[in-house]
Amino acid sequence: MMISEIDLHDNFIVTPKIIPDDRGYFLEAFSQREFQENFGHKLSVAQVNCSLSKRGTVRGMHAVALPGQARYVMCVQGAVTDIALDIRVGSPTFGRHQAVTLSAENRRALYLPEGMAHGFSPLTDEATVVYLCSAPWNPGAEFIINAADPELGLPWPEAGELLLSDKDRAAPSFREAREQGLLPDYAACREVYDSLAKSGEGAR
Ligand SMILES: Cc1cn([C@H]2C[C@H](O)[C@@H](COP(=O)(O)OP(=O)(O)O[C@H]3O[C@@H](C)C(=O)[C@@H](O)[C@H]3O)O2)c(=O)[nH]c1=O
Repeated sequence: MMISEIDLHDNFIVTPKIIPDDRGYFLEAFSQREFQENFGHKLSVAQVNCSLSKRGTVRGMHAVALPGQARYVMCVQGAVTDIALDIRVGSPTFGRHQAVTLSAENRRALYLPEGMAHGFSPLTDEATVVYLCSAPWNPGAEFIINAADPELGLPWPEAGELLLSDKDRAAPSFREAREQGLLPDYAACREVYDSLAKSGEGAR
């Protein structure tokens, strides 16, 4: 398993070791031991989510108010463009996004700590995404940044009309979300990371 930071602070790509044999192959999709060795703390898993999306769908950009929710995202069928957006005000990479391809072939995972916004869209006719979450679903704490915000210019795979949920379509732009005071402060995120690290759980 290889863990490397992407261009966004505190966000990582995890590349598992694939062990082939005559039957197919084996891999450790998540290893608490390796996670802890690399991050110095555990990922506390409160929920494992799974969604299937048709081509043209965009789910995102979803965030959870602090103490937030860290996510460890994998694609187990097909392939997706998965995007992390740094909405932590004061972060060295504030306002930047990074798109990564997660697929049933490359088997990579993307780790996003608390405070990030997240979304994805299939590169194949259908894609199934499975993700570990550090906190249970709390609809009252969710907020959304519009995935089609032209100022963000997120690189979704399909041109034209995106297949969005009603709440994603109605979501404010990044600028409006900031004006509405929705975005978390980086210093507050770091406090969450530090306290979780001290307790041995959660994000770095
Ligand atoms: C997120 C979530 C939704 N639901 C329900 C609410 C609704 O009826 C149905 C679909 O919910 P949504 O439209 O919010 O699902 P979706 O748009 O797939 O939401 C997800 O998007 C990705 C990008 C994320 O990062 C996740 O954190 C989550 O926000 O499932 C749960 O029961 N538990 C959950 O944890």
